Amino acid sequence: MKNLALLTDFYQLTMMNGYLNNNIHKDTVVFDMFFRKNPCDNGFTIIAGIEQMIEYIENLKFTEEDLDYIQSLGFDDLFINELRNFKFSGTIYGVKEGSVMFPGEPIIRVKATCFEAQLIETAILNIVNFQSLIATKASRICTAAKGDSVFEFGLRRAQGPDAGIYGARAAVIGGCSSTSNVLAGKMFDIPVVGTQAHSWIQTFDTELEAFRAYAKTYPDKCMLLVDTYDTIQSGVPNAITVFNELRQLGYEPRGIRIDSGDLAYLSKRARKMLDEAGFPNALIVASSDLDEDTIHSLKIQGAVINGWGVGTNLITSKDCPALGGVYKLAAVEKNNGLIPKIKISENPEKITNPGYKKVVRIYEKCSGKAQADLIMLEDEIIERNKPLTIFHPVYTWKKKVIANYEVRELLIPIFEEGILKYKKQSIQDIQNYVKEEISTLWPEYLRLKKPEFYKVDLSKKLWDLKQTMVNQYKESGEI
Ligand SMILES: Nc1ncnc2c1ncn2[C@@H]1O[C@H](COP(=O)(O)OP(=O)(O)OP(=O)(O)O)[C@@H](O)[C@H]1O
Ligand SMILES: O=P(O)(O)OC[C@H]1O[C@H](OP(=O)(O)OP(=O)(O)O)[C@H](O)[C@@H]1O
Ligand SMILES: O=C(O)c1cccnc1
Repeated sequence: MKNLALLTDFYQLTMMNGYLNNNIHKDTVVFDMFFRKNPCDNGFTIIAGIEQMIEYIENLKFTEEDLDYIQSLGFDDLFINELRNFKFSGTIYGVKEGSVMFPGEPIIRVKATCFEAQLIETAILNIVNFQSLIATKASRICTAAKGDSVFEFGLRRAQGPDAGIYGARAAVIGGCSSTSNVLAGKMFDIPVVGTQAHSWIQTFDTELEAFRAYAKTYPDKCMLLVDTYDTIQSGVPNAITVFNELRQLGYEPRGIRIDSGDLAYLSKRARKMLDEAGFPNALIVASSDLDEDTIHSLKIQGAVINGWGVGTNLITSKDCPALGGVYKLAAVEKNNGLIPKIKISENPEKITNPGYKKVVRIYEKCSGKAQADLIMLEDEIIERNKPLTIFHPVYTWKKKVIANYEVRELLIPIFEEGILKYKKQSIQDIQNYVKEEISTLWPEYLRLKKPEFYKVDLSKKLWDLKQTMVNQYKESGEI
C-alpha cells in the first residue's frame, strides 16, 4: 500500500502538536470505532477493510517530503522531529474481517499514546466505513439473488479508482462471485469475468457477424450480448445461429446477456427460445441498473435469470452512500490505571459507552444461533455455567434470561504494542467466513425490509458505570 501518512484530517495534526506541547503526547488513551446505524436499514453490517487498515498502520511513516509539507503548514521543529520518528507502537483489537456486527458495538479498539491514536482515526474510518458499506450492500444484493452468481460490474461508475478497487474487494467479501475490475482481480486474487459491450456489436456490419467474430475468438467461453438491436427479433435468434455453429465445432456456448428492456419478459422469452433450440444449459445473465429491489421484483415476476451483473447501485451503494462509523475516546490512562471517559449528548443514543471494553456474542447451544451481543468491561467474566440475564440498555425492564449458551469474544488482537498479530486471509476464506457468520443469525435479522433489531446490551457493570458518569455530569457539570 502506498504511503498514506498524510491521509488524515488537519485537526489530528493540530491536536497531536498540542499534546506534544503540553507534554502529554505519550499518555495512553483508548478509542473505540463503532457505527450507530446499519447501512440501507439492513439487519446487520459486514465489517470489511480490516486488512487494509493493517497495511496502513504497518506502512505508517513520514517521509522527508511529508515532513517538509507539514512544516509548511506552520508546525515547528519539535513536532516535525517527533513525526520523523513516528512508528505505531500501540495495541489494536478488532473484529475478524467479514464479521457481522451491529450498531453501538466496538469494531476496533485502539489503545495507544494519544499522539498515535489521534493520527490514525481518519484513515481507519475512511478505510473501514467504505468497505463495510459496500460489503453490506453486496450482501443485500446477493440475498435477493438467492444463490445466483452476482458479478461486480461497477468500476466505470465508482467514485474514483480507489472506490472501484476496494469496492470490488468488499463486494466479493459480501458475496459477489467475481468482478470485471482487472486491477482488483490482480491485487486481491478475485476471479475476473466479462462479456462484451454494445460497441463490439456495433463495430461490425451486422449483429450476426459480431457474434461470429466473438465466437471465433472465444469458442469455449462464448456469452453474447443480445439487446443491441432487438433482443427477441434478432439478438436471441442470431445467438442461437452462432451457438449451433459452435456446437458443430465441438463447443458448448456459455449463454447470453440482456442489458435493457423488460428483463422478466425478455428472459422468459429468451429461455424458451434457447430451450427449444436445444440449449437448455445456456445461461441468461441480466444487467442494467440492478439493485436488490429490482432483483427481488424480477424473481417474483418469474424472470429466468441465472446471473446478475450489478454496477452503479452496488459500487456506490446508491441508496445509502455512507456508513457513519465513528471513533470515540473511551478511556485515558492515569497512574497506570484506565480512567473511563464519556461523551454526553442530548440524544441518549449518542451518549458513548465509557471504559476499556470488549464485546461478546452469546450463542444458543442447541441451535448455534446468535442470541444477543453483550458489551462489557474488559476485566469482566461471564460465568458460563450459570444462566445469564441481559437487559435492554434503555428499556431496562425488558429482560431475558439465557441458559445453555456459548460465548465468543469478538475483538481479537490485531496489533500488540506495535507487533502485528492478525493473520491475513484469502478473499475466498473471508467470503466463506461472512457466510458462516450470516448462518448464525435467525431469519428475522436477515430480511431485506424491516428486519428485527438484534439485541446489543450492556453488562450490568458497564451500564452502572455509564449511569454513574451521566448522573455525575448532571449533578456537577463535570466528568
Ligand atoms: N420486469 C422488470 N421489473 C422491474 N424492473 C425492471 C424490469 N425490467 C427491467 N427493469 C429495470 O428497469 C430499468 C429500465 O431502465 P431504462 O428505463 O433506463 O431502460 P433500459 O431498458 O435499460 O433501456 P436502454 O438501456 O435502452 O435505455 C432498469 O433499472 C432495469 O433493471
Ligand atoms: O447498469 P449498471 O448496474 O451500472 O451495470 C453496469 C452497466 O455498465 C455497462 O453499460 P454501459 O452503458 O456503460 O456500457 P455497454 O452497455 O455499452 O457495455 C453494462 O452494460 C451495464 O449496463
Ligand atoms: O463484462 C461485462 O459484461 C461488463 C463489464 C462492465 C460493465 N458492464 C458489463
